[in-house]
Amino acid sequence: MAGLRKRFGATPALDGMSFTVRSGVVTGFVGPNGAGKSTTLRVVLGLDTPDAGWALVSGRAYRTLHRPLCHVGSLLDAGALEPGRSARNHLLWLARTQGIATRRVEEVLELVGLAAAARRKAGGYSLGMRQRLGIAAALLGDPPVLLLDEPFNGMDPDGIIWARSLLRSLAAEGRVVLVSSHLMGEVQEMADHVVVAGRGKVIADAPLEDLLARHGTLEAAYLRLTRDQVEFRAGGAA
Ligand SMILES: Nc1ncnc2c1ncn2[C@@H]1O[C@H](COP(=O)(O)OP(=O)(O)OP(=O)(O)O)[C@@H](O)[C@H]1O
Repeated sequence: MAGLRKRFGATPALDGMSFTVRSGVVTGFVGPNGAGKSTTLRVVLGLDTPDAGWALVSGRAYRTLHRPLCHVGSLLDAGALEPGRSARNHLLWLARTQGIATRRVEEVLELVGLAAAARRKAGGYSLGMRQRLGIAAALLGDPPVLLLDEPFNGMDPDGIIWARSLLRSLAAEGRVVLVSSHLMGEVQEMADHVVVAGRGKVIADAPLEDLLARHGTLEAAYLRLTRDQVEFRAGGAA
């Protein structure tokens, strides 16, 4: 994506956001609240229209993709589910809209550890289970590109370790894997490359090892790089 700009009324959300995500590695996408991470993902997925700039997935605009779930899988909001529908029916419905075989639904349920709970209503799922279901939906079309917004939220430690290793193995298969998170320790464990956003643009785009060599930890790098970027701080003015 390059030169993305987007305002919501008087609020600038993106102010020239530009970066390219490489395949074969996990890229962490970090930045303070309101930095524009979710808006960037929404623009890439055609859910928000930018005021300027462009975003491509595998060289094409999302809206021109035929069977988009087979090109890019995404997890934006794990709560965005029909609560009365079972996990299995949710995935079957998604699969049907995209011409994906029913047996793939069973495969992804198995892959995310929800096979035993697949007939329960998704509305009764814990947040961690919903995240797993969101990851299952993202993987349904076996896409070469994965965009995940805070997938670790609500996951227990076992879930986080599982998700980390899943995302690393998906990247090792040659996929593009972009993961936004506020958990610096987790991103440090999982990512090979890190994009740091602040106030709607990129303030660092570097291999994890370069950030660690310079700052010691990703948390230290993050705090240093975003020092002037935080609009709101708990406890009032900084
Ligand atoms: N639909 C919307 N209407 C109005 N303002 C919005 C909308 N979506 C995003 N914004 C604003 O755009 C800015 C960027 O928000 P965005 O959610 O992209 O940031 P973020 O980096 O994902 O934040 P967080 O870490 O809190 O999830 C914020 O100021 C936010 O309030």
